[in-house]
Amino acid sequence: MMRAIGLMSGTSLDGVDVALIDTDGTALKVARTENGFIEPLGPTGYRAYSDEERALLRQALVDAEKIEARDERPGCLAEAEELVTRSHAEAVEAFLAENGLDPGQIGVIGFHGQTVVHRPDQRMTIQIGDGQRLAARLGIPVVYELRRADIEAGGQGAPLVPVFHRALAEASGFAGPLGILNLGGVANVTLITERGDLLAFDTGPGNALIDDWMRERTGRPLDDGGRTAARGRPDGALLAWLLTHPFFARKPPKSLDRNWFSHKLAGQLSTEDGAATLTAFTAQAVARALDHAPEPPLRWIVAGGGARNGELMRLLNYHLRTEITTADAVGWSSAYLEAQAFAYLAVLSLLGLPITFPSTTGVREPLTGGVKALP
Ligand SMILES: Nc1ncnc2c1ncn2[C@@H]1O[C@H](COP(=O)(O)OP(=O)(O)OP(=O)(O)O)[C@@H](O)[C@H]1O
Ligand SMILES: CC(=O)N[C@H]1[C@@H]2OC[C@@H](O2)[C@@H](O)[C@@H]1O[C@H](C)C(=O)O
Repeated sequence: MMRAIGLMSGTSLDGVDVALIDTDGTALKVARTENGFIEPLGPTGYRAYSDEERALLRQALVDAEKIEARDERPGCLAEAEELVTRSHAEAVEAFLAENGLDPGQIGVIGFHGQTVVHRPDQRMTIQIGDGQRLAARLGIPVVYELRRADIEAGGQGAPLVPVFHRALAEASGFAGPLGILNLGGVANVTLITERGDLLAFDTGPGNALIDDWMRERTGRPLDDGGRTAARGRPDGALLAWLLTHPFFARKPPKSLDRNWFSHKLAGQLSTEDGAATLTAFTAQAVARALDHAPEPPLRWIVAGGGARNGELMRLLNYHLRTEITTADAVGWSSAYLEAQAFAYLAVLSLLGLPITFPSTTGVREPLTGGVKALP
């Protein structure tokens, strides 16, 4: 068994998620509760970005549009990369102190970094953050650049979490057909068939459009509980038009960059109707995943911050036409699932085991990935 920490800073730009797990690289070490679900995998932590830090990261996404080669850092990107490395180091230092852990007790850190560019057609994906400096500051080996080998070999470079979803489903004793939905800034699904085969892809926007809309209209960072959307009425014509985007009909594998869809599409609508339209768009884009499902899932598990948006969950319940539960309700962690996944992926990487597959990223054969930095 190895003890690993995973670090995720997702497309919502809210902060750094930290999670600790124990794994041998195939099975997860789990304990069971009385009702048969698994106990939490390990402690978790969070380091929020301040408003200024978030503004710098937002600007980094804009400046990154100019990048033509992966090592370029135009505009504020060098400063943003420094922020990403430092904030992750602070997150781990606080986490170790809170949990009474020493760096020597941690075998590896899986470091996602912050995605600023994701262009599978150009075989380029960039997650800023300096893994070597992080390893040196913390005194712990770090595995980073986990998307790079896949995208350079012709895969989508995303999603990477399906192999962890499958390990969690196995640890929980859940049989397929099962759907696991992550509602982050972008939404992605993992479909597990009865035989245990995986199919995974991004479904479209997650919370990003709703967040951007709320920020522009109200100055608030999100639609808490989906209450604004619940007060509005979706614009049917706009919704129908949004769903004609060719991305939804495209066969998987497929992945998205955060900025491929824009909240500005809701244009002239009232705050409530715009939120309702973008929330309905997100839910119906997820439901289009059923068009590609080899077996329609009998059960859906929903993770990511969007699981806390009651209106989005209500619409998903309707459109997915079957039982949906939050990850928290089955003993998984809605908020820290991705951080846990990156801990797991780092261990797979150290062992040289595959992290991506033809059915998850479209890479030609199962492939390991990640770059290892020693302290
Ligand atoms: N109480 C809430 N009500 C509505 N939405 C919420 C609530 N709490 C969190 N969210 C949504 O969840 C988002 C954060 O989700 P999460 O942390 O899963 O995203 P991420 O990890 O950054 O994204 P990704 O999975 O795309 O990398 C917030 O930006 C917000 O939109
Ligand atoms: C390029 C990139 O950072 N993609 C993220 C993003 O956020 C959700 C979705 O789009 C997913 O494809 C991916 O993250 C998760 C962790 C993944 O790779 O599985």
